[in-house]
Parts: sequence; C-alpha cells; structure tokens
Amino acid sequence: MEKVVLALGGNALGNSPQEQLIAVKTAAASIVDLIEVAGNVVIVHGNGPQVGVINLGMDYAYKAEIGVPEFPLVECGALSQGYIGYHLQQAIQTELQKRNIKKDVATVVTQVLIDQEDKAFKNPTKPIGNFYSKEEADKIAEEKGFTFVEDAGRGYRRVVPSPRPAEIVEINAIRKMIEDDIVVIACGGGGIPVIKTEEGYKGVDAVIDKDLASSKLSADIGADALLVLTAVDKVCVNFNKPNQKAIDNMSIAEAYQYIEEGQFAPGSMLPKVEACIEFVGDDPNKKAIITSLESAQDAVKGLTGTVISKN
Ligand SMILES: Nc1ncnc2c1ncn2[C@@H]1O[C@H](COP(=O)(O)OP(=O)(O)O)[C@@H](O)[C@H]1O
Ligand SMILES: NC(=O)OP(=O)(O)O
Repeated sequence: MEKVVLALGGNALGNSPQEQLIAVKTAAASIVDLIEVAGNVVIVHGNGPQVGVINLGMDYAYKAEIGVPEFPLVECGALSQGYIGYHLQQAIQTELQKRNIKKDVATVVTQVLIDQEDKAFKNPTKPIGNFYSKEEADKIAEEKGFTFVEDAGRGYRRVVPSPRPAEIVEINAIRKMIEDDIVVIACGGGGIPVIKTEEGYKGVDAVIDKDLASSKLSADIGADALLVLTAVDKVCVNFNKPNQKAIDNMSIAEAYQYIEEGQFAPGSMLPKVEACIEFVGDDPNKKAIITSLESAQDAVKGLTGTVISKN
C-alpha cells in the first residue's frame, strides 16, 4: 500500500461556497479514485482565493463600524481551513459511502511553525483573493494599503508574506490518524502560521504556501509520492509564450536549471517545483507529480503530468 500526499490548489476550489460545493465533488471523486489505487491518501488544500476573500470581507465589515470586530489575516486563514476542510471532508465521506468504502475522514486544524525573521516578511509573494484588472487593483491598493502583483497572466492579486514551514505542530496526531487508516485532511492553506512564545504558540499574519507544507508533511510521514494538483496538466517552459512546451519528466538538476532561467512564476508554479525538489531530495525511489485534478488518476498511472524525480 502506498502513502500519497495530495496537494490540492485553492484556485481549483472556486470563489464562493456554492462554487466550492461543486468543486469538492469533482475533487472527492478523484481523491477516492486515488484511495482505491494507493490506499493511504493525505490531503492538503490551498486557501489563496478563500483567505483573501474572507479577509477582505472582514476588513470592509470592520471598517463599516457595524459591530464586526477586526479579524487579523491569521484568523481568516484558520477560518478558511475549517471552511474548506468541512466541504472537502463532507464530499469525500459522500463519495466513499457511494462506493461502499468504509473509512473515516477527518480534518485536522493544523498549526505550522514559522520563523518570525523569515525574509518573506520583507518580500510578500503569496497571491491571495480574487484576480483584478490593473485599475481595480490600484484602487484597492490605495484604499487598503495592500500590495498587488500580476499573477501568471491571469490578472492582479494581492500578495502577502509567505514564510517557509518549519514544523507541523500536530504531526503526531496526524501520524496516528494515518496509522488508523483515517483519510486525513491536514495543513490546509499551508497550515496556520504560528511562532513559539513563552506563553505558547501565537498566530502570525501570513499565508504559508501549501505546496511547501505538503512537502514537509510528506517527509514527516514518509510518503512514497507527492501529487501536486493545480489548473494545468503539465509544467511548461516558456509558459504563456508562443514557444511554450510541456515537460513530461524533470530531473532535480533540470528543475534547478529551469528555476535559474526564471521559468516558474514566484507564488504560483515556483513553490510547486520547489516543494517537489524538496520532497524527492536525493532519494531515487521518491516521485513527485504536478498535474491537474482531472488528470490525477492518469498521472498516477504514468499517462500524463510532469514527473519530478532524482534522475
Ligand atoms: N512554467 C509554468 N508552467 C505551467 N503553469 C505555470 C507556469 N508558471 C506559472 N504557471 C501558472 O501557475 C498556475 C498554478 O499556480 P496557482 O494557480 O497559484 O496554484 P494553485 O493551483 O495551487 O492555486 C498554473 O495554473 C499556471 O497558470
Ligand atoms: N496557501 C496556499 O498555498 O494556497 P493556494 O494553493 O490557493 O495558493
């Protein structure tokens, strides 16, 4: 039986609860297909669009002085973890029942330790929230003091600090649940960023990259494979240019070469490739795959996706 960590992109989950309820059904079908093939599947989901929308909504409500308290970004991240975990676990439970597979499903509210001195706090790169036109982005930036960047040809998005995940606080609980054959959803939105203080853990306003958190989780639980699911079937070189070319296989050395050439956009494809490099490391038996949700099962069978391996 294989242990697979599946990282599901926040952009694949839609922009509203209504859209998300539909998206998780498709995700659940692919996830349960994988459970039937691999056995042990741990799910990590993104939260970029969701945490951005929750934070923006909370901010407008707070500023409207209608009795809504201020909700810092870290609490919005925790809200998004619960909200997405709830939808995902419900959809997976339904799909398992439909196929007569008896397995428990549970979401772990996960905190992830970060370094308060991480250079990410001086250089925000994590796109969150909706995509805007340049004019809309400039207007919100002026109003709210947010920073916006162009996101991989799809429009402008607010960026926030994204420190590296150092330690998963609830890792022992997650391990025990996997041993008990529970389908675990953990490290949602990359995990809730925390630091250790004398009084205990304390939340920090940031959004951890869920691909990097997935890589950390994969290493911690000794996963055989990391499957990064996003909106594209394969990673490309010269992305969005006339000479764009899809990559089938990428060695670690090639991946570093492409990174040096600037082939992967920061905050979108770059952290995915970095997460795969980190997961595979020096181990010839480890495999990471980047593909789309729809192609997940074919990718596991070796029919599509970009496979990252040592050689
Ligand atoms: N070199 C590249 N190859 C393929 N896609 C790329 C590349 N560079 C940037 N992208 C973009 O990155 C997106 C994946 O990042 P993103 O949407 O932020 O991830 P997530 O699915 O985790 O939310 C792809 O859908 C694509 O639009
Ligand atoms: N937290 C995070 O990485 O979210 P996305 O996958 O939505 O970018």
